[in-house]
Amino acid sequence: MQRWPLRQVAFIGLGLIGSSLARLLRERGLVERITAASRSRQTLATAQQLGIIDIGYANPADAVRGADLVILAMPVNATEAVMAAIKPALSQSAVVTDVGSTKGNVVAAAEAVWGHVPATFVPGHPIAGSEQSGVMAGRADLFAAHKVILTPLTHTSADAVALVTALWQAAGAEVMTMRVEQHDAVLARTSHLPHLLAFSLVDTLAQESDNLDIFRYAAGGFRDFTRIAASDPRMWHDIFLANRDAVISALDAFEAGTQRVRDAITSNDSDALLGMFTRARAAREHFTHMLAGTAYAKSMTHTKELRFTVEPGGNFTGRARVPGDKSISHRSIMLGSLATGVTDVTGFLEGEDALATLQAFRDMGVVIEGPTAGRVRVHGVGLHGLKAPPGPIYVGNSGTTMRLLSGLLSAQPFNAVLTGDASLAKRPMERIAKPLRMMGADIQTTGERGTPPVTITGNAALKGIHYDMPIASAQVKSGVLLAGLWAQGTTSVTEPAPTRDHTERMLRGFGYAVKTEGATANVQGGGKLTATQIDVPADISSAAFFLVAASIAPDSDLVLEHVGMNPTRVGVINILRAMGGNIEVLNSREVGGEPVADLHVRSAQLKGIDIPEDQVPLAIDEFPSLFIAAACAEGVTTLTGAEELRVKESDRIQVMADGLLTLGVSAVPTADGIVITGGPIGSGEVISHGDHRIAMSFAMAGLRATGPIVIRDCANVATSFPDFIGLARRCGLRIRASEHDLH
Ligand SMILES: O=C(O)C1=C[C@@H](OP(=O)(O)O)[C@@H](O)[C@H](O)C1
Ligand SMILES: C=C(OP(=O)(O)O)C(=O)O
Repeated sequence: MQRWPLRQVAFIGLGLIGSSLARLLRERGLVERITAASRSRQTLATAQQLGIIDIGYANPADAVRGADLVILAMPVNATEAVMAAIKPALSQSAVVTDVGSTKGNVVAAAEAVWGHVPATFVPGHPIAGSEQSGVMAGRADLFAAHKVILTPLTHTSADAVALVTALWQAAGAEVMTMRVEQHDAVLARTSHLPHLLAFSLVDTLAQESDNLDIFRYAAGGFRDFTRIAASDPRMWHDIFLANRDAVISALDAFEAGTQRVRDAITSNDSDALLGMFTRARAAREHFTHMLAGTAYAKSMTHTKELRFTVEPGGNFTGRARVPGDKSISHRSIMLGSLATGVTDVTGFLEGEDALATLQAFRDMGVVIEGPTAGRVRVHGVGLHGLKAPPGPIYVGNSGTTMRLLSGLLSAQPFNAVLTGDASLAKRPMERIAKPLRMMGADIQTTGERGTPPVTITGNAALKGIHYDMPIASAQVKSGVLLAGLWAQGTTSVTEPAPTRDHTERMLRGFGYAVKTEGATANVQGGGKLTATQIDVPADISSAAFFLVAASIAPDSDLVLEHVGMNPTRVGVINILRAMGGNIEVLNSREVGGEPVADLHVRSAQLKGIDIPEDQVPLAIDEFPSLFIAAACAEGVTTLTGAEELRVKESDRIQVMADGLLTLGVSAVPTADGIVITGGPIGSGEVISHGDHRIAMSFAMAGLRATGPIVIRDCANVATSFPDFIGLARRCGLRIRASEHDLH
């Protein structure tokens, strides 16, 4: 095994990549002696003058003599000749690596020279080019935070791979390994094709007769798109020839794509055109999240943890409108997509959960414009117009998306797989799979606990059923009713206690009959949805944090505007009032089938109560914040009948009890609830376990704490409440966010 510093490293070629790596080795003291070979005497002289190398040679064999590590950094098409030249001079133990943009041809060159690929040869490719080239352009930090792909073969020496990996890691790069063919196919699409297009576009325009005008008036788009056409022509010429097959196949796929655009323009197919563009715009971000396996949250990167710090005290005043209702936003995209015609949505929640639903329908071919300042335009495809998604549908952190889509997808003619982030991967999905199977769906959950991924095989002919729900869940009710739109006959669901009825209300808004008799709702299959307008009210579940804040903080006086007041959602108001909260309901009105009002909240001395069990489903998402109210109340608050809280984004009973205990509040978890005794709130560090509602609840506790509260793992607040920090600060909460490295 080689030890650092290495005795001698030899570079063949001192262009941008070679000279950058040589600079880094030198600056970091990772090597005692650097030798190099280049076809250009001038390059060698410059490198020596700059102190990048100790000695330069015209002949590669001279440079590699005595080297522990040889780095081939010349144009790819010279690989075979250089390998043949250095072969007799290489020491037995020397490790050889290269930096070529294609790997198949480099491996083939090694085979041609040695008769086999030597175990000491580690093919590599740093993805850190630039349109600049030459020894002067090199920079020691060129590779920092870039990726380097190594493509070792099965017999490549593990020690050699470890040495080359350590080298690139020392340069600050992230090292990954791939098979040779996979590398070439991926790079053909992500790097070679864009370069080819840039060169070709500039060349084509340059040949037109009015080319001077084109270049004179060419603005940002042209400049951005063609920046890489300033890259080294010889190098790219070599790359295209070296990776010919993969480049041609990428070009074929691209030509088919431009043909689709051409056809759409020729035939004035506005939906098709808009579809391609909106999908493309959303795709880049979507894939980034999928790759990271994170929630949809923008701020959630793989390497950073978002933390809130709340300084104690303050009051909560002013007027605020919290973001749009999450449940209604999800459903506006779903039903808008299944309708005939164009549905305009305003007040849409631009939170990550609702965006996951939006992306899912884009994946199924629906053209959706926006969201722009809460406006979304859905070009419905009708009940039979969805297309098979190109791959698994990734729904991030959103349980609602997964359960409602399970129902909807069970009735489609195509197969689908639903996946989500680490939190969703633990949540129960059999509760929706079971009734769907009774309808004839072919749906599978994963593992003993019946969790995601959910796999659905299409083409099932569903039949209507009656389902007596064992748990009060609006998601299960909605999933079954949605499947019922395609089922033969009547599908009816009876709930053990009233749950939110947004699906029923919105289906009616789209002209689809839903009958409700007592606790049972039913639909007939085979109807039609007609596009409509949807005004999404502010989310009472987000307003809950502010209702609690203004109740517990002294001298508070707050108005929350345009809050959704659906009777199946107002448990938080009922419970706070029962605790002595001072909440006035103003300007009650109805907007698009949903009741809405402004809420005026003032500080109050709360008292502990036994929370009535019939309020549990009506306040199911608001308990974390109600527990903070209970901590500030006089006496004991007892919750029972709420075991569902244990299977939300986190186990909300346990996680809240742990956090309250950390802050010195007596909180005793029970199987189906919690017992909280009001008392002073101390300071400390609590963990939200990636659960948005836990993070926002503990933030509000700061208003009554005796010292700062630090809340860990808060990025998922963006799933339901974008700009929570901004709005809470404007009302008086002394909160700030910071990013920290994950350990
Ligand atoms: O239907 C909905 O939009 C929701 C239903 C509830 O879940 P359950 O159906 O699991 O109770 C709720 O917790 C969730 O935030 C949203
Ligand atoms: C439970 C929640 O959402 P979901 O089930 O959609 O993840 C929530 O927002 O509190």
